[in-house]
Parts: sequence; C-alpha cells; structure tokens
Amino acid sequence: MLKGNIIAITSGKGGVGKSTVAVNLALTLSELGKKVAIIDLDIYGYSIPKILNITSKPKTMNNKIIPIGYNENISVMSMGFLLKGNEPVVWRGPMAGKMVGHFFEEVIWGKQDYFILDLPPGTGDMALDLHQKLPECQEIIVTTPHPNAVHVAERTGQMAKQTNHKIIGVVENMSYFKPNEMTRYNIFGQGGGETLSKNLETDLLAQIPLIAPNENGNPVVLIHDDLTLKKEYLAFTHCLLEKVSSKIAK
Ligand SMILES: Nc1ncnc2c1ncn2[C@@H]1O[C@H](COP(=O)(O)OP(=O)(O)OP(=O)(O)O)[C@@H](O)[C@H]1O
Repeated sequence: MLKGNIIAITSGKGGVGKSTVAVNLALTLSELGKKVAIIDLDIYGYSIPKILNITSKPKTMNNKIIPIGYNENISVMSMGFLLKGNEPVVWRGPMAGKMVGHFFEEVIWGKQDYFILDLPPGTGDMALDLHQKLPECQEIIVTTPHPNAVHVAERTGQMAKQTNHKIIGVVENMSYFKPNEMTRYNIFGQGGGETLSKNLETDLLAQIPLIAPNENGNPVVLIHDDLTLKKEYLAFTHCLLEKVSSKIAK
C-alpha cells in the first residue's frame, strides 16, 4: 500500500479550492526537500493535470503504472492521465472506487514523505472508500469563509471523526482580497474558518487570500507566481509539519 504520511484534502462543497490547496501544499513540501505524491481522487472532476499543466501520459512497467514526475520530488497520478483529451468519466460509483484502489495498489509510488490526496467534495462513496482503505489517513478540511461552505464542510469533518480519521486542521481559502496594503475586502464574509475549526475542535491552519488574475487576465493560483501566496503556504506547511510530526511522535 502507500508508504508515507497520508494527508487527504477534503471539503463539503466543490470549488472552495481543494485541488489548489493540494497542489500548493505539495509544491511547498517539495521546496522544503520532501518527497511528495499527489493522488487526484476526484475521478469525475479531475483537475490536477490542468493545474500543473501536465500533458504527458504515464508509462507502465511490469503491468504497474509509473506516476508522472512533475519535478524531482513530486510524483502525480490522476484519472486525467488515463483519458484522451478532456473526456468525461461516465461511471457508476463502484467503478470509480475500483480506480481509486488501482491508484493505491497498481502505481509504483515507492516510499514518499507525504501522499497528498485530492478528494472530491462531500461524504459520498469516495470518502467512504478512503476511510475503509486508508484508516491511517489524516485530513485537512478546506472551506471558504462563507457560512454555506462552512455548514457543508462541517459534515465532512463529522464524517472524519465518526470514522476515526484524524483531522489535522482547517484551511480557510479565498479568505479575503487585498488589492493593496491599505484595503482589504472580505468577499465571502469573515470567520468561517474559525467557526469550523472550533466546531470540529481542531486548529485553523491557514487563511489563504484570494489572488487577482495577472495582467493577462490569467488566474494566479500557484505559489511560483505570487509571493503572498508563497509566504502563506510556507507558514501553513510549517504548521502542518509540526502537527503531523507531533502526531507521529505520540
Ligand atoms: N486563493 C485563491 N485565489 C484565487 N483563485 C482561487 C484560489 N483558490 C482557488 N482558486 C480558483 O478557484 C477555482 C476552484 O478551485 P479548485 O478547483 O482548487 O477547487 P476544488 O474545491 O478542488 O473544486 P472541485 O471540488 O470542483 O474539484 C479554480 O478556478 C481556482 O483556480
């Protein structure tokens, strides 16, 4: 199975930034010299290949899949690598569950410091499969500050608790927008991450701001492209490393 610390990035609602958080966390860990695998478990709504701009296809060896190497520290697997172009995945739940099993067992991962799992939103089949297949997995719950996102994310956290997955903490994404040092807009409200972490009796690990598109109108979501984002993710990753290693030590 997977050899290394396993961290699932979860949420209640879609679109709150799970995949973005998963990728930036992996990039930051890799910059700190850690070996990281990103497993895109959003079988229907995979987005990691697009975020990382990966177009190559994985090779196989002895009937096992070799994950795509993004850089020397990061290996990636996604449903998107197995399809031609932007094909939809029109599968019933058990098929998707089987694919998740393949991603864990039929990919040559080797030993990694961290496996970052990008989950689909909610408490459906995939989350349940994960709880059964990887009981040692720990979770980070992503929300925006908006009360609706918090309300739904709380159910994901409750599921983690019911199935004995440790919650490392909450990340509040799209927390605020700061066009300059003097101005700050709380576009999706305020305090959602804090409320969620209190309700789940865990820590608020980070408040990641909304980043404006660059001068060409392209979204900026990777730490490579924005210094503020880089600093926020560095602080978040250090906080995470401390929490994960203290849990390992216990
Ligand atoms: N901090 C941020 N600032 C600006 N844009 C962001 C930020 N975080 C995420 N986004 C953008 O928001 C959109 C949704 O992000 P993402 O795909 O990571 O969410 P998700 O929770 O994984 O969604 P889904 O559940 O649908 O897979 C993307 O277009 C992403 O580029």
